[in-house]
Amino acid sequence: MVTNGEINGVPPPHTIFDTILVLDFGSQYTHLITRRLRELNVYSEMLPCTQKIADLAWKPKGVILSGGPYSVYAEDAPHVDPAVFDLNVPILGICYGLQELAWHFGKNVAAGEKREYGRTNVQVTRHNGHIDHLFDGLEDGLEVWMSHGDKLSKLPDNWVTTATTSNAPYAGIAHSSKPYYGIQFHPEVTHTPMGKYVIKNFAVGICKAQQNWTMGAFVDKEIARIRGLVGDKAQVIGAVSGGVDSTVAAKLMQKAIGDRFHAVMVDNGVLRLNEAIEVEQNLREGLGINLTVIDASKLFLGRLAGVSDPEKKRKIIGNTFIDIFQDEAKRIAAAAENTERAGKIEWFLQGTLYPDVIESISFKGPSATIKTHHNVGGLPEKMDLKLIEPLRELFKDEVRALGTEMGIPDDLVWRHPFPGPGIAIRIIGEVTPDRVRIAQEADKIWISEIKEAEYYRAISQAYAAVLGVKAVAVVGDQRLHGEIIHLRAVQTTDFMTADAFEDFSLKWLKRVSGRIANEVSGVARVVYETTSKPPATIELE
Ligand SMILES: Nc1ncnc2c1ncn2[C@@H]1O[C@H](COP(=O)(O)OP(=O)(O)OP(=O)(O)O)[C@@H](O)[C@H]1O
Ligand SMILES: O=c1[nH]c(=O)c2[nH+]cn([C@@H]3O[C@H](COP(=O)(O)O)[C@@H](O)[C@H]3O)c2[nH]1
Ligand SMILES: NC(=O)CC[C@H](N)C(=O)O
Ligand SMILES: [Mg+2]
Repeated sequence: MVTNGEINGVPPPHTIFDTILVLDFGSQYTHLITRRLRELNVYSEMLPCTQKIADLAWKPKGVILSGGPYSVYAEDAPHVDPAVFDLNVPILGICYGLQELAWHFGKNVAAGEKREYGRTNVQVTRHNGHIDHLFDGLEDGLEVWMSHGDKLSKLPDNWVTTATTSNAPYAGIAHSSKPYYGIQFHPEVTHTPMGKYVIKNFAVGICKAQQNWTMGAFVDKEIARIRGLVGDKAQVIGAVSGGVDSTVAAKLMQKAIGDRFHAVMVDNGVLRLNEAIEVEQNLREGLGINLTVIDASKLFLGRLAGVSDPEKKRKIIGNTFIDIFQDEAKRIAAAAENTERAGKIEWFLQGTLYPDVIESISFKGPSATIKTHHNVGGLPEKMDLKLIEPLRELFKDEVRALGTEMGIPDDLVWRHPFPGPGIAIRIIGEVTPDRVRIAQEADKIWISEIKEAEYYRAISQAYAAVLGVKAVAVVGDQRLHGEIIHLRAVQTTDFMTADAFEDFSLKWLKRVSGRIANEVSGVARVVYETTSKPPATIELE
């Protein structure tokens, strides 16, 4: 089906902003190409390499063919729809993409004798013409990152060499008359220091894409899109945690439709200390969001009593959350029926981000993984509501920039993520009210010290947990059999891998653990975890 995603006459970003289309051949770096373009304020979207060009109802300013794990000459190798060459726009092939261009024009690609992996130097060859534009303004010798085994055996007719390495005579190629370029190295990774200029030369210099993708430009267009989508009367409901994504999405809804957006926060009894009160103040008073906070902590803690298995805890919290949310939605719907200017609740807000979208459409062979949205999983279908996802085109740092653009304070915009099941998965064993109190109080001290020492932004996520086995301490001549507090702080970019934060001095750590042991009653000892992920995970269970 041909669709450009237009809703109620309101066009999506790729019809408003000049867009570079990235076709994904399954490289682990593909999303980085899109990221680098967005950082240049050039809008970019990724689609699988199997995308039929005839089904694309919008025209990109240029196309990038990504890298990929396959060999173009293999029988089952993926190939780009040849109609891409009828678009008459510039095309850049990266790694597999270069090989794909060479294969299309000449079928001269074969396995190389040597795999080329890691840092290497390329030498640029100049031709005095359009052919040089990819390397405009750059030095002749460039440090680049390579990751390939196949290589061109011969140039296709009408193609010339633009860069070489000692191992790869065709590290860069270009068509002699058409704007088609190929590079064997990866410009999108940070190991290629000048890579972003190569991408800029392609997108801005060659494709002439405007650099107008900013959150300032996005916000007004998105508000107009939401208004078009929801109409003059319908209402929207959304679960809001006080985390970055749901807060930014909620603020956008508030700007678009005011009080016809109903935010619901559930206090499940395992939030951070005073979290519900603080989120209520920040969102309702600070940001003017129509928010209801439901205190269901007793119900949650009651259902969690006696449960030690982490997956059971997650399930109980998820199910209880859905029960409460549904009741609240019914209550809001009933109350809303009597208002004149508002209609039915038809929509459910979800804070889906672009990485979730990319993950669900990326070309990774037959077993593409699709992320399920935990915490609110299944709610919109269950309640027969339509989904509204205003952040689905954005990366996390764009969500943060959007938050700042809309006046959301820094401490909300830069908040560490917090899991839906909260402290329940940070207490090993049974979740008792006393252990929750201990974890909350210790976490408060830990995070406030981290902020005080200005480590908060450098750390991606930090928390205090309760290990659930007891240890001995001596407190004022009294023997205490108390809890062990486990402190964690990690650095990560994608939460898939992570490293323990290592900039604390032992002296500083000793002072903070002293504070926790002294100020939180029932604590016998404090430890700091140094394991990375993998093998460990970020959360305790
Ligand atoms: N206590 C809660 N009350 C209401 N909704 C919640 C609660 N906890 C989680 N949610 C819902 O689950 C969604 C997913 O949670 P998740 O932690 O992944 O994202 P977030 O909280 O918005 O942002 P962040 O990743 O920064 O924490 C939230 O966006 C929110 O809709
Ligand atoms: O909403 C959530 N519900 C969960 O059940 C859950 N488990 C882990 N996380 C968060 O995911 C990231 C990676 O955590 P792990 O390394 O522990 O898997 C970290 O940011 C974790 O906080 C969760 N978030
Ligand atoms: N990173 C890539 O795109 C690799 C392309 C191809 N599979 C090769 O080994 O040469
Ligand atoms: Mg959260």
